[in-house]
Amino acid sequence: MAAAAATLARRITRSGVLPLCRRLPVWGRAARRPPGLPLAPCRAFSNKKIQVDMNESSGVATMKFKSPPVNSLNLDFLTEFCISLEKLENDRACRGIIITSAIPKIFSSGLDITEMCGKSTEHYTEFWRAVQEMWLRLYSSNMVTLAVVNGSSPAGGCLIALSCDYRIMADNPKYTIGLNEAQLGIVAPFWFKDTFVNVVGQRVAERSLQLGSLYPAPEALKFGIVDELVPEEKLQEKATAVMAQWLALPDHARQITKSMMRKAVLDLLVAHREEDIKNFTSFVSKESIQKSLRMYMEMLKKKKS
Ligand SMILES: CCCCCCCC/C=C\C/C=C/C(=O)SCCNC(=O)CCNC(=O)[C@H](O)C(C)(C)COP(=O)(O)OP(=O)(O)OC[C@H]1O[C@@H](n2cnc3c(N)ncnc32)[C@H](O)[C@@H]1OP(=O)(O)O
Repeated sequence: MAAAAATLARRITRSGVLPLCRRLPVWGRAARRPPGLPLAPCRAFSNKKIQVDMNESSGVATMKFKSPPVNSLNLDFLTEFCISLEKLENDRACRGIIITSAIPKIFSSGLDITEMCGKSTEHYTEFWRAVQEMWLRLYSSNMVTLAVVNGSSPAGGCLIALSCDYRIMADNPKYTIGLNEAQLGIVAPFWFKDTFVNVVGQRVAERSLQLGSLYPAPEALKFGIVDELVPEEKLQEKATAVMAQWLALPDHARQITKSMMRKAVLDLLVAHREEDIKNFTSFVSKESIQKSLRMYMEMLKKKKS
């Protein structure tokens, strides 16, 4: 596992572009399972920050974020996430993934702000490439991707949910979700924005992005950021039912449709990846942006006392 992580990290950081394997539609993966063979009911693999349980009889993997205190997306987390996605993408038995959190009340706090503060240009480059890689893999996945948002999910956490095919959120107004970058004095990159527009439409996206709005769960439902609210104790049951509904269709038809809907947005980042990294590194390297991020971190810490 450590060797695989090191290899992937090297590939992400050195070669520039990690080949997005199996991006094109896979024809009926489930149909390739040898008929009549008994299936092991469940397999699991776990890294430091993400636990994956694979149910082979349903072809559904559950990926649980378990990086305390708040599942923030640092370089190690993003690398593990990419490796887990790659493993599942290449596993013919896996047709769908449920992405959720093992940390109570938090889905993910978004990008780890400490990765964007006081670091070198090389570090920002490596970090941003990993953020891009995570999104490219998730947004272009052939699998059915279902976000079970069982806690707050600002910024990068919201991006993960938005990149899935369907979002179920716990029906708790204390949990918020949204792209709140503007509140930190930073700007959601164009591919965050495009992903958001594809889910909620231009008007809601424009207003929400300019205001950096974080929506309590009922409002998130109203604006279409999530598809359903479910009492927290019913999330698992609901996720299983939704996944079964999506998997009832032939894989190839769903995959080609998904690819058709998302291709333009994906292609844009692939074509402008290096430029996007340069924009990010020069943006976060500005003293004014560093100051905003430091103040935001201080505000988070003060909020506690
Ligand atoms: C011209 C165009 C150029 C384009 C350039 C593009 C630039 C764009 C760059 C980046 C896009 C950014 C995306 C992001 O995702 S930024 C991250 C945004 N996240 C947030 O705003 C969330 C902040 N956190 C919270 O609101 C809360 O922590 C919470 C609701 C998630 C959880 O609340 P609670 O349970 O009360 O926990 P605490 O607040 O006490 O937090 C615990 C602990 O964790 C630290 N922490 C929280 N979030 C983060 C984070 N995102 N990164 C790093 N650390 C975080 C918090 O400070 C506490 O630390 P402690 O005091 O040391 O315990």
